[in-house]
Amino acid sequence: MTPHLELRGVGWGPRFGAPVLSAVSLSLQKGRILGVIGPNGAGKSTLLRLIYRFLRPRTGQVLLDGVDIWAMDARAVACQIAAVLQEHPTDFALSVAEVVALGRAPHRHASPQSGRSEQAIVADALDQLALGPLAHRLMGTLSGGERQRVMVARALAQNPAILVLDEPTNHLDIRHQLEVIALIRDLGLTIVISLHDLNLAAHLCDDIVLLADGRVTALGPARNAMTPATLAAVFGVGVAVQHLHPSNAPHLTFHLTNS
Ligand SMILES: Nc1ncnc2c1ncn2[C@@H]1O[C@H](COP(=O)(O)OP(=O)(O)OP(=O)(O)O)[C@@H](O)[C@H]1O
Repeated sequence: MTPHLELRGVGWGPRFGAPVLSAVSLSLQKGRILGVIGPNGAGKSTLLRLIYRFLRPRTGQVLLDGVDIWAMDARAVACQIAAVLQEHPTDFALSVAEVVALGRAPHRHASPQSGRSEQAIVADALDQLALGPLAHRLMGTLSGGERQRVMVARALAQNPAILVLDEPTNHLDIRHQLEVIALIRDLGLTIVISLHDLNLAAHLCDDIVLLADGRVTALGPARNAMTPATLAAVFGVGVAVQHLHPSNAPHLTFHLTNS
């Protein structure tokens, strides 16, 4: 079966400088959630930028349903892949509803989806993130967490097959983190998500790619890729696994080993 998303020997680096990412190969089937983890500077955001077609690979290919995304029209890719980024240099003078409606831009010349109006799609996305009461507020007046939820709603309005999220819970308080994570899990989309919270990654993701210095160090189902040994080697800390009661769910704890 052709993977939904596939990276074949993908590498990227600035024109004059050392590679930031080298020889990344992985594949993801429809509906799976892939977590991208690794220390600061490991290459996580760069990997995501290659997947949502912001960066063009210097080596290798990114394939969507078997087709190189650089052989596809940018708009066609945007109809299928949406990204929620850490920084959003959004127009602060736009309202929440207007920003969410921007998610519809790639579809503007396409035939209407199953008869749903553009307004209904935007209203659904606002509802999913409980943003109805903020719909007419200007972006510049929102808190960081509220803005983050707007960016998730905009990505949902884009109606993508693949959702790429760069640290989406960064600005969110614990309730909104849990809500956004529950929403992401229930979407049924193919998801690529970078996370610093390793317990959250283990809990949410089906598959994990662990990066270090721009290379894949571990890849596979979360329980195989995220062992105390692989994490300790990459993050340079001691890692222990505790089992929570009464669920017996594994929970990772971390400590410095050089003090
Ligand atoms: N356009 C660029 N030119 C030069 N170096 C770059 C460029 N983009 C990224 N880098 C470098 O590549 C490395 C990986 O960056 P990247 O943002 O992908 O890491 P990350 O794993 O997402 O880090 P963090 O956890 O800190 O967000 C960093 O050392 C960064 O400085």
